[in-house]
Amino acid sequence: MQDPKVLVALDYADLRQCMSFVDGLEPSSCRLKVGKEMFTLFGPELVKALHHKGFEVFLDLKFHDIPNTVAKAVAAAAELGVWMVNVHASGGRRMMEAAKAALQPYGDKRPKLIAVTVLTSMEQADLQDLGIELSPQQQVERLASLTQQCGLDGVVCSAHEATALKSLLGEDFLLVTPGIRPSGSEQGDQRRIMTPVEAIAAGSDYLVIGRPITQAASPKQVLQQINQELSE
Ligand SMILES: O=C(O)c1cc(=O)[nH]c(=O)n1[C@@H]1O[C@H](COP(=O)(O)O)[C@@H](O)[C@H]1O
Repeated sequence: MQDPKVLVALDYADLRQCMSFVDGLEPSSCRLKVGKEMFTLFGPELVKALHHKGFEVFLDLKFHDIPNTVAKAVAAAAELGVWMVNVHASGGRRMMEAAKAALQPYGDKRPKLIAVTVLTSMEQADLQDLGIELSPQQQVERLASLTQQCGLDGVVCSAHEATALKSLLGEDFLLVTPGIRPSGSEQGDQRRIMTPVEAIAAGSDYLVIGRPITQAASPKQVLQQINQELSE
């Protein structure tokens, strides 16, 4: 596969379990996402080990801090050689512009830089708690437009917002969508969910999928099935 669509979320507390899971996968069938739990437990060495096995890595640390700190963190991710890194769009314009500028020196080798809009675990009531009176869709559109103005490559959003975002922001603006649930799998804590095929049809460029693959009795088979469905 040239450009695998599935980004497998490696949310494991146990390194050996994680590595035996990874050893069952082909780098051509997916990319791997390292998030806060695993990076806090195992750090950059984990990312290097995954690179060593031939996988491209999405470093999902959702940076959200003052511009200088985020710029340094994003540059550190570039030094590590990751394929994609993210920040929170709600960190604002100056923070995102600083992150983008920090990647300039890396030229073609720079990671893709994307911003989280509204987390897929959140719904209208959660936004209201934060004093935001917009619907999730409106808030996503607002943050995604800001992200594009700051020159980033795309956003993390729910597949439910993908069609509207593609028409608002254009085909080239990347949409990375978690909250993906193959039919029959458990929703868990996710709120705004879609199946892989529906998500790609709606305009998602990459699908973040964790538990439906990592907790499956046969993860490789689930991944193959998803890739098969996407290629039909
Ligand atoms: O940035 C993310 O990847 C992310 C953003 C978001 O809005 N929602 C979301 O679920 N994620 C991540 O996507 C993964 C989803 O995992 P599952 O719910 O197990 O498929 C987790 O690692 C989350 O941290």
